[in-house]
Amino acid sequence: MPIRAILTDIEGTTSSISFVKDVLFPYARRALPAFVAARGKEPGVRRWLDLVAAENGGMCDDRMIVEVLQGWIDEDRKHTALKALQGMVWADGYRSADFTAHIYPDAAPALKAWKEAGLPLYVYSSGSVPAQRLFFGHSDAGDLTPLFSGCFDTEIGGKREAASYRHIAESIGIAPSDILFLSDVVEELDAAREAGLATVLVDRREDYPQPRTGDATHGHARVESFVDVLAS
Ligand SMILES: CSCCC(=O)C(=O)COP(=O)(O)O
Ligand SMILES: [Mg+2]
Repeated sequence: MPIRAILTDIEGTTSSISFVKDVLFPYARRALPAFVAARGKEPGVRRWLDLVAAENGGMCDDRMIVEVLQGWIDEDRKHTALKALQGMVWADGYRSADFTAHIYPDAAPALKAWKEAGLPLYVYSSGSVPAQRLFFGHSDAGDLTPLFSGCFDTEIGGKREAASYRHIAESIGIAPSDILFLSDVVEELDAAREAGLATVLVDRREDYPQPRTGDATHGHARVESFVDVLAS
């Protein structure tokens, strides 16, 4: 396949689901009330709080909005407003070195090798673009942000919608068929394939102890490590 660019998911693909669920989400859950109390009037914060309120019958009490957001964290809702707010909350955690972002040991060397081989790299994650930059800027493998030529989040569209991948390809300026999308979620890969992208299911044993084989792969090439991605 004539791959000219790689687009990668984060959670479950470059990085472990447990880091997101056991470190990032609890941090955001704990820090949200103080964050909203301190910064809830800033336009860049208020915009998202108002969107949450409007989608929940127009509630006007910030404490109730925080409860809705905490409920969404517990449900792992990939809502754009939640993701934008989470990104702002995590900034403090990364800056005060409360944690660094997990990267699978095979991921950073592979990303570097692909980039050195002339393949531009892009990210498409439910995490907001600022959250993605923080994540790769404070990773276990150091600052990986220079590796990426661009980042996309759900402001471009949902990850299970083919149109999102068409828009990403247009924005990158590379034909969909020349872009390889890596993800741990088969429904995301289905949408990318519908848009014409090449796809690889990253089926990491640490995140998915039961290997997804046969029909469970939906016909996508499958790897357990980034080492095998371009050979798949
Ligand atoms: C990069 S922000 C932390 C991850 C996150 O909040 C998330 O929802 C990741 O979802 P993904 O689309 O990367 O599986
Ligand atoms: Mg994922």
